[in-house]
Amino acid sequence: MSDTSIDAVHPRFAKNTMFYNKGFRIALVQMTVGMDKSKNVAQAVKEIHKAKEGGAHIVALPECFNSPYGTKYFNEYAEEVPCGETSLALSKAAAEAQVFVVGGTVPERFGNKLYNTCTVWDNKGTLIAQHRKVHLFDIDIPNKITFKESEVLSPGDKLTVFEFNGAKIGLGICYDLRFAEMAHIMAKEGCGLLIYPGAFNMTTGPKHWELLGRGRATDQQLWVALVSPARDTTAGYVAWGHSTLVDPWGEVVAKLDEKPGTLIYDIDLSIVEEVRSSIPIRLQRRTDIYDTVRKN
Ligand SMILES: NC(=O)CC(=O)C(=O)O
Repeated sequence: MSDTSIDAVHPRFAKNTMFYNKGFRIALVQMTVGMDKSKNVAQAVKEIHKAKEGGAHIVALPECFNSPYGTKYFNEYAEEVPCGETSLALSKAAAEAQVFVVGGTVPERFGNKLYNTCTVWDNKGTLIAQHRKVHLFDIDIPNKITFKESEVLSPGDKLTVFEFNGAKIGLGICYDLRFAEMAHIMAKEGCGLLIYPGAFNMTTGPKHWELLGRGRATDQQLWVALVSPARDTTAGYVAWGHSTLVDPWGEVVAKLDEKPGTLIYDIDLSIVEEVRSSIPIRLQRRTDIYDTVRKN
């Protein structure tokens, strides 16, 4: 894998920016999450180092990887960013392994509020982005699943894009995946990849997880990575699993089943331009009759 000027591949990026010509290697870690926070964090750190051995440049963890997923747990497991136990461990792991870490999500305490928060660490261990779940998971499907994150969590109030070697990457968390406008704005701001740590369940997972991932990838013509915890049928909330990577054509290029594992794949950002120039919907939008704008 060699570095080259990004101009050769992606004219929209700034001059002299270096990035990986053939792309970069991403690892989606589908780990089991239990009741013991320190064990969960230690497991995540181990997986980050293993992914590095597998050649990964970016390692992404799942939603709620240090805590069981459930409103009754969030207060107990919450910690401050960036000085809590989990933040410190991710920062150290990113620096030691020299990889970028998209730190799934953790329950974050900020003042008297709790958020469902994704942190991003660069390969020196510096916090470079922090996304708080914007759309809280409040649903009621009779006789199937009722969940109300808003009982204990506050929603984030901004969209989050970070840079990796000149490439822009957008973040969303689980339920955020259902909101096409959010993905559209991140695409408009230059993202070639959207990463969604998420934990769909046994009702919505089989119906919508892959469909939504493919939908976002197809309508925004970019890469989409979905990272789930492994399925634990003894947990109060049973995650669907099936961490998935979708290319800008909308095709699933790699997918796990429900068991613990890590998906490793070389992302080629030049496919974004290939698809966008072949099917130029971005230039054909009728902004004279509709539009989608960022407000924050
Ligand atoms: N858990 C979530 O935030 C979202 C989810 O499970 C769904 O949208 O379905």
